[in-house]
Amino acid sequence: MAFTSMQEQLLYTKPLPIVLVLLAIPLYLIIQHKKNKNPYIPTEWPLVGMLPGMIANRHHFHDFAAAMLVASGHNVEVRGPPASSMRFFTTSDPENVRHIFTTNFDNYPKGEDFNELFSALAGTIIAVDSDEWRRQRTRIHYVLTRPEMVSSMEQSCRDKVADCLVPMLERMVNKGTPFDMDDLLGRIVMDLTVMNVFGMDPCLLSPDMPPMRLTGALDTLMQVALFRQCMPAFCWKLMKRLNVGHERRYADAESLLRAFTEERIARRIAGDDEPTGVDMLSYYIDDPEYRDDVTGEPTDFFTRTFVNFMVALRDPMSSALPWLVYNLAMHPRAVSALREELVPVAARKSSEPIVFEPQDTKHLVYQRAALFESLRLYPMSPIERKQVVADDVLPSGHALRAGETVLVSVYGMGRLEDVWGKDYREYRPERWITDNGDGSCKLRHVPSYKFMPFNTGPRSCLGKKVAVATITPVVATLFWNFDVEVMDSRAVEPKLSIIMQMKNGFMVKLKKRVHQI
Ligand code: HEM
Repeated sequence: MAFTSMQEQLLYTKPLPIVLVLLAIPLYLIIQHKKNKNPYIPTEWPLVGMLPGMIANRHHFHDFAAAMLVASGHNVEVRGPPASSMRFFTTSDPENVRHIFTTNFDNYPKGEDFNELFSALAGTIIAVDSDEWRRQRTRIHYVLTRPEMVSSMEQSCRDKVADCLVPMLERMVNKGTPFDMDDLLGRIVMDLTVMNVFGMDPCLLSPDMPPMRLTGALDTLMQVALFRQCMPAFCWKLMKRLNVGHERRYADAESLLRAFTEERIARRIAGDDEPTGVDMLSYYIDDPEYRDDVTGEPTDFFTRTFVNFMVALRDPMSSALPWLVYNLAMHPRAVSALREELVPVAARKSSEPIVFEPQDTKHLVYQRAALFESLRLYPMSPIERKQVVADDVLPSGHALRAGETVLVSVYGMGRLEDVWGKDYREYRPERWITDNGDGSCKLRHVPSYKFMPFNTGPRSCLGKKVAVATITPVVATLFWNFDVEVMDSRAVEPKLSIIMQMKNGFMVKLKKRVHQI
């Protein structure tokens, strides 16, 4: 190989300084690495910050973050490359959480970034703060608490379980081959979402197993939002402009969801659809606020609001339900206790197989304990994100500066030994149950700043009751009538996304139960 004169000059005339520099760099890096005595806290390297440690641990990111927080006393500052938006104060300290989400709520909005990260939902409740958020929240709270809306949602759930879920599960028993339970539950969740939001049944839970394009599109929104959060903003914005890579997938997903939503709205306005019951759309369809002042056409905000409703209902349920079924299937003693609680209800029913309804199960202590315990270990939103408006000092003594980003590891909070005990890794619904002293028992109260899967403070979930009323009858009907055997639990792991979904689903085999009572 021929050297240029410059290279020759460097190599032959100044070898010593070059060798020293070449030696100094790895030496510096080794010293930096050694200085970091705690193996759970990633080393901060020049130029790239803690990014290498983050990337190396991406496959078990939530466990890694939880361990890092424990190792650092529940609070740690994570710094990525200087040009990236990766500079976060991260916490799993319940007192800090209470301060951020409740006591000093106004100082910790979601921030302007949210409208960019979740651009398909820009301006809707998930992405906005202050008065606009309050206005939308009041409205949704009103809709979700109307008795006719509640009863319509419960009716949809009852019908879906009896007419679609049970026949489908029996079919799977007869086939005798393993199938992906995550996929099957994803279908019932999407059917119920579209029924509750638009009053129409997409029939995804049917024997021909139609493609789940809408659910795929919803998943893409959340996966790409995570990607956007980890990249320097100029990078993903350039990709968006060029319509390449993840950004192309995002644009396709957004178009699909918008086209579906626009069609549902247009059909309702034209009187072309026949809603299956009362639905969320019926509370908005005649509101002039959602129409263009001049043309009377539905506004873009109307579309985004209803894409957002699909996200708000579908995403958490598509996470909570499969993890609950998985946890129960892996813990036969919990299944026995769950069935035991159902015996008196089942005794009042004559159908075969027995179908449980929301009214039967939503108040039952063990059914709820099983769900909350699963949400503790697998919270739908494993990380919550807030922005700091004005300088502040947290109860832990850490000072935050205006403009900083705070991340809360909800996943880590569900694994705090101080709160949950030494056996915090175990799935044990009994930890949620306390004795009333008269032979009966009740659900233990854990304040929401310690148990955060439904969020805490003024922005907490508006659909908790609906979630319990929907999930408990599905799970009760499944486990009462069938034995569920997980085929390979080692393949079960969370996917890298903003929401805690399963990466590979979970394969099961079903057996029909007999002589239940
Ligand atoms: C097990 C199921 C569910 C879980 C674990 C859950 C969890 C959550 C969480 C963590 C948030 C806060 C999200 C954030 O701002 O970062 C939230 C907000 C919300 N949830 Fe749920 N959710 C569930 C089901 C539902 C259902 C079924 C509905 C509607 C019927 C619903 C409606 C909402 C709404 C409207 C908000 C926005 C609240 C606000 O920003 O003020 N959720 N939920």
